[in-house]
Amino acid sequence: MSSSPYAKELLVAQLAVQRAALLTKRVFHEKTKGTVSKDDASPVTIGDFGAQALIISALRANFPSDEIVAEEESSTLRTNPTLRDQIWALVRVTALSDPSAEALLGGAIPSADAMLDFIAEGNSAGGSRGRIWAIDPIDGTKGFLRGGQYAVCLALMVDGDVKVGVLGCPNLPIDDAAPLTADIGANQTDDEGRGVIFSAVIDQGATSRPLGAGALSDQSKPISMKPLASTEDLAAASVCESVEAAHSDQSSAGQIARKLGITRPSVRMDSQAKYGSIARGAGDIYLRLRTSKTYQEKIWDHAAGDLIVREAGGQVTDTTGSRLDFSVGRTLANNQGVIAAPKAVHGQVIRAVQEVLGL
Ligand SMILES: Nc1ncnc2c1ncn2[C@@H]1O[C@H](COP(=O)(O)O)[C@@H](OP(=O)(O)O)[C@H]1O
Ligand SMILES: [Mg+2]
Repeated sequence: MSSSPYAKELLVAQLAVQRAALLTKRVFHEKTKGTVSKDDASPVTIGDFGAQALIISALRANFPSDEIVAEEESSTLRTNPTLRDQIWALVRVTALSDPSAEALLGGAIPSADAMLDFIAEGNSAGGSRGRIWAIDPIDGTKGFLRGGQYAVCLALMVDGDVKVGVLGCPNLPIDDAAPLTADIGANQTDDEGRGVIFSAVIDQGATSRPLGAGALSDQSKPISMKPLASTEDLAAASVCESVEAAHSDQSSAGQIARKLGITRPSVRMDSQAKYGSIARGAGDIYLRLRTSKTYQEKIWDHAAGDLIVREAGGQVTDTTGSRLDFSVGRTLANNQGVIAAPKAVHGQVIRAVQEVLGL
């Protein structure tokens, strides 16, 4: 194993994401996805719970004293044995095909109860001290249910700074040069040509590799954002936005794009697949403009993507131009919205954002 800083964390994170994605892909191809509604009325599926259990068991096997902030909680499962058993049926049969990689992740979870205990361990309050992992087992659950894009997301923060970020995007093209689209094709039933892992380690750049590659083979390739520099470059840019109108103000985003001279319609894509897409230069700018003064973005929805874009030559801030602050708990309580763009034009984008939003 390489002795670069965070080499072990990166390897474990990539393998954990790869294994969890095997589970989510099985659920993705099923008609019924064991969907239940959470307290905030957002959907969660057996795929979300199963992927979270597998990732936490891998982290516990390797970094037992690290804290974990994960999106899902286990309480509903403790009173719903049918749902628990559906998840367990998936978790117990999901393993990496490479036995040494599977062993590195600690192997199989021993029982359904142990699985619930792992899910429950993602309850850290987060904060500015020590090593904290952030997990979104299925980011873009609505996209996952719609047959669109989604991502399995894992990041390590140390003293509030993201040091390692990994995004597994089962429905994005493997090819970094493929055209930007959120569409995965009608009636697509196999994974031919799709499935990519984006990774970054602080000060070591960003990479992509096929999600289905042999677990320990190294097919990682460096990725970088498109080097937009001029106003003309900016006018030809592709903007990524959420699919969900409730998650990001589409009308203001349209005004911002027009101010920058951008004529192409935005590509609407669920999940942190947007961060991966701009980091590999398929798209250029990610705009997320808040729709409510009370909603606080969650750290697991941004930590991995923030580092991957910055390591690929981008800048990520909120609409005031401040860097995202992962040190204040489970949410980005100090930030409003997200603006990601190549470094050289990020300032110009922020000026347009502020003019439109009247900041
Ligand atoms: N009102 C809101 N504003 C912004 N983001 C929201 C939101 N309500 C939910 N979200 C978050 O948006 C994420 C999806 O991102 P996107 O809109 O880019 O696809 C959801 O993640 P989950 O799907 O993991 O729940 C959820 O955390
Ligand atoms: Mg999410």
